[in-house]
Amino acid sequence: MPTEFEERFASHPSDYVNYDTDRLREEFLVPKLFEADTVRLTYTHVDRMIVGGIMPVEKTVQLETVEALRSEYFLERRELGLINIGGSGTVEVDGKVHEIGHKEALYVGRGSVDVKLRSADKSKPAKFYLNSAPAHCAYPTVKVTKLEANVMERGASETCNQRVINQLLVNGVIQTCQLQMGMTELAPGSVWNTMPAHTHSRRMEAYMYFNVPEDQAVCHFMGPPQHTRTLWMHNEQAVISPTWSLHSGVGTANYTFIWGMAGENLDYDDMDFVQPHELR
Ligand SMILES: O=C[C@H](O)[C@@H](O)CC(=O)C(=O)O
Ligand SMILES: [Zn+2]
Repeated sequence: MPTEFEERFASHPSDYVNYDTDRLREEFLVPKLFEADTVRLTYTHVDRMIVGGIMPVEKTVQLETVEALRSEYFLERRELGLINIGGSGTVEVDGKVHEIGHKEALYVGRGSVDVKLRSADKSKPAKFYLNSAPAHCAYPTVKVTKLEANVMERGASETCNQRVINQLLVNGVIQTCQLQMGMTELAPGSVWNTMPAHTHSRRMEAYMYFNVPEDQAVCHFMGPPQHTRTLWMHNEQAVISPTWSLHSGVGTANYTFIWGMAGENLDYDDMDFVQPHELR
């Protein structure tokens, strides 16, 4: 099965301020996640998270290990979170089949050897967005839907940031080693995510924007709160947020995004907020 693999190194905030647009995009943007019958992986040295996409169309796609991991199988020392943003599909983990519908998630525990992904209907393929992090122990593989999720309403239409934060694969919902993932849906007319913005130097984060209407875009903000930079992002692209960076975005239309974190703690509320008037 073809696996497209790319490695990214970590960067220092004092260097980052000198990056031009192209360099910023090379270091932090993951421009393409989904390609038919292919596993696409980007390994960042920021907390060693792997960000990727798997879109099975004609074939059953197997998640295989890559040379860089020097492991017998992908999840030998890792845990995995998957959220399906496409049509219905299945994920078979060591012989057990999990049906994963649109906007449903699966946590796959460390030590799972055989992971196979399929689409139910190739004319409406499943699109599994994935985050994976090193894991110190094995927790059970579990499916999580919005019914089991921790659902939080945040923001208001007056500040253009009314949204629903679905905590899917997070502490309190399931057991994980360091990975946490969820999905935030913006209400029609609301365009700002994660505003007021925050940092959490205990954890890195990756955002993946989807349901961005055709010809629209999301302007993603990153950097230390007093030294921000922007990356214009399109549908189904991801961005790596180092531990020193805030992560927030504004769309030219409403959209949905998946956030995923790895690092020092599992405390979602451990954030250092920055108010809009404090940003530079
Ligand atoms: O650390 C937490 C993450 O940045 C997101 O969950 C924030 C988010 O979805 C939002 O406010 O819209
Ligand atoms: Zn965050």
